[in-house]
Amino acid sequence: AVPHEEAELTDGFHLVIDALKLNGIETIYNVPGIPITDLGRLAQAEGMRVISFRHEQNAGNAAAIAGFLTKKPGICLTVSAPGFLNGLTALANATTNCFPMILISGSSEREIVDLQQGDYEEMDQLAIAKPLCKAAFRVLHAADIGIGVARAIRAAVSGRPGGVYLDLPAKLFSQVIDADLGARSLVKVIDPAPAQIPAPASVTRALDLLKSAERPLIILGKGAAYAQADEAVRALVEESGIPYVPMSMAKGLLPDTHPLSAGAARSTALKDSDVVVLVGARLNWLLSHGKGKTWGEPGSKRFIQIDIEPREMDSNVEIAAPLVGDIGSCVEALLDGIRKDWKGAPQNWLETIRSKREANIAKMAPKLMKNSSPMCFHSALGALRTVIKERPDAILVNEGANTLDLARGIIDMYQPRKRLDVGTWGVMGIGMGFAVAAAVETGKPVLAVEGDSAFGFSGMEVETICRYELPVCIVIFNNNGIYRGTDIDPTGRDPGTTVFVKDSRYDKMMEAFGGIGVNVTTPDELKRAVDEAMDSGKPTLINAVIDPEAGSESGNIGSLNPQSTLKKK
Ligand SMILES: Cc1ncc(Cc2csc(CCOP(=O)(O)OP(=O)(O)O)c2C)c(N)n1
Ligand SMILES: [Mg+2]
Repeated sequence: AVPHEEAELTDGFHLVIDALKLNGIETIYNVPGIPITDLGRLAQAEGMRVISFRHEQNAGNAAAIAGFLTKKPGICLTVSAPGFLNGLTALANATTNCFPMILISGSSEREIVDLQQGDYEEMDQLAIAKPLCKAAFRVLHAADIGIGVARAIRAAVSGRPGGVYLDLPAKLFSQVIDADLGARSLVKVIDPAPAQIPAPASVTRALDLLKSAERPLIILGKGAAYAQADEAVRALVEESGIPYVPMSMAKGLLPDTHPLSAGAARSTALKDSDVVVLVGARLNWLLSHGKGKTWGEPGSKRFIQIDIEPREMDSNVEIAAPLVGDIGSCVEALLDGIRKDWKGAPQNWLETIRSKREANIAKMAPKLMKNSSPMCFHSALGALRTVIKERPDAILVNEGANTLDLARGIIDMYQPRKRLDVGTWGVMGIGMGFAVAAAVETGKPVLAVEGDSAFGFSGMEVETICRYELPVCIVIFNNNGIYRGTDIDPTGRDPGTTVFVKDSRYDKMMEAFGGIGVNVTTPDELKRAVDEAMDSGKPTLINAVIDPEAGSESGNIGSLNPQSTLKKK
């Protein structure tokens, strides 16, 4: 054996990098700082893409959506305590939305933290992370890094995907061990997200229920988009002839213009259907918890639910046919049954959906054609609807209230996983992090359609977008405020609580970092500016002036706001 002093050595820094690379992870989204600055530098030197942000929340959101897009855990790397805390909102949001990501944070030494001796950025991060994520691990010894990274990867992507926390104390990085021992300690995770095949009896029960339906409906959730079982999902809809409603991030699994799409007839579809197949869609608030007037007569609905998490069943209402397994396997099993024995599409039900859909589209059409100035949401979105129709492989990032709710119904999507938005929590602030990761992971042009308030949560990342010269076109719907720009302070002392600086010019921000800034006041100008940005691939911010009177408080969900019943004094 080679004498010890000449033996090849490795250390914690290199073992973390080797473990990530061994598992096909090529990108790290981070904010540098003690104790992980050199980890980022060394990872970059070893060929990993290391994207440095201005705030850890945005790096975390980037990692989360990278996980959604690639089915590999996105990696967010932060410093200890405050940096870790800044990453937690993204970690919790990833877990809520079932996006696979790993938040890796440097931390203080256990002996000091556990005696609370006041270390630099001291915090018991593992304990704090645990309730907010799917799994959390800490590694103390360099020889355990391989297993630690493997466990984090498997936890992030197996079963229902989610956020995982990996705690790496500062001293771990500089620990030195024999290189050969280190190499042998690394684990390449075998089959990290194993198929989970539904039980044949469950499939039969679901098929029997579906065959009994007169007005069946399929609801596609973002789980169906994440699964990347696109052909099977399309075949299930087209070969059964059952109409479908896509949830927001499932839009584009089939083109929104598809003859079986019931998106534009959502209310009728939910109210009048009799058997509903949920595919990776949870019966949470976004689907009115499966009850109430949205779903018509109480008890008139029977649900078939496809989900990889058995405990999701009966979360809100009884599930008549639980189909537990991964979405690809479950959809394939249903499809198999349909191909063997299916009565064909429910024609009269389809006619009901089709006529409702056409009527709703016709009602909306004139609003989209207005060439008004200042623009309203509809006229501005009419221009962007055409952009995406002409550029179906562009990725649309979307957040805001009116800017979100109206865009969801007006901008048709044509391909899977092209619409990235606020998801289950309706969280503001995902915009720029999602835009960066969408551009980095796919290389496709990104159109970020932002409310002016929503943009503000992550707006400083325009510098990051310019620094990496990413093909991101940001359109800010500037109505001078949160929801609207008309709020007032009844005392007359301050501006209203939800308004911003009047006639603000976000486009000027972009010029500070070498990007392109454009101010537009009509849909034609907006379309031209976006086309130019998409053709150039240059970081562009378009300040789209929207009538401050336009829109409504909290967009489509104003009813969730509690109202005071007391008379004002
Ligand atoms: C982290 C977080 N903090 C606050 C909020 C509450 C909210 C929901 S929507 C929104 C912004 C609406 O204004 P915007 O200008 O973006 O859109 P528009 O209606 O077109 O004017 C806020 C602040 C949420 N959801 N998440
Ligand atoms: Mg606004």
